[in-house]
Amino acid sequence: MSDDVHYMRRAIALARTKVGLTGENPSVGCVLVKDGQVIAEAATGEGGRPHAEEQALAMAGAAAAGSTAFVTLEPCAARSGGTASCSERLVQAGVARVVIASEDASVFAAGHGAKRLQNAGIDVTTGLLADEAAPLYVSYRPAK
Ligand SMILES: Nc1c(N[C@@H]2O[C@H](COP(=O)(O)O)[C@@H](O)[C@H]2O)[nH]c(=O)[nH]c1=O
Repeated sequence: MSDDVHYMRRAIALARTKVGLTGENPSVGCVLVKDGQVIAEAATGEGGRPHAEEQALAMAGAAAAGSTAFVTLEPCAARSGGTASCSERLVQAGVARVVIASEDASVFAAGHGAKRLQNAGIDVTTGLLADEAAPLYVSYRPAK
């Protein structure tokens, strides 16, 4: 098993713990890895907030710089409450690489999250274990 697959499976397992508990928001898992170590990890909070990435980045603090983020869903590009999106937070934190399982068709993401990361020079891979992540999102109805 490649390291990428290993860490994405861990992110999927985290997200699974919150399926059905996050309201209209999807349950997302985020694992931050640096130098072969998991430095922080989180799943979306109950009720749908805080988002997985914002929790993991807060836990990692300055250590997030240069890390790889494994996320089960494309990081959001905007927040319904107007606070900083997860893609902005990942850029701000200096994350070097983001590996995504599933795309998010929501109006709050829809490719714009991945694009923002790429525009900031972050190495982005989408679709890793998308088939294993898909069951997390069978009941999720992306905002239009
Ligand atoms: N739960 C979740 C995401 N959820 C996505 O972010 C959108 C805006 O969420 P909100 O501002 O909370 O209403 C929501 O409609 C959904 O598309 N995104 C993420 O990066 N990470 C997360 O953990």
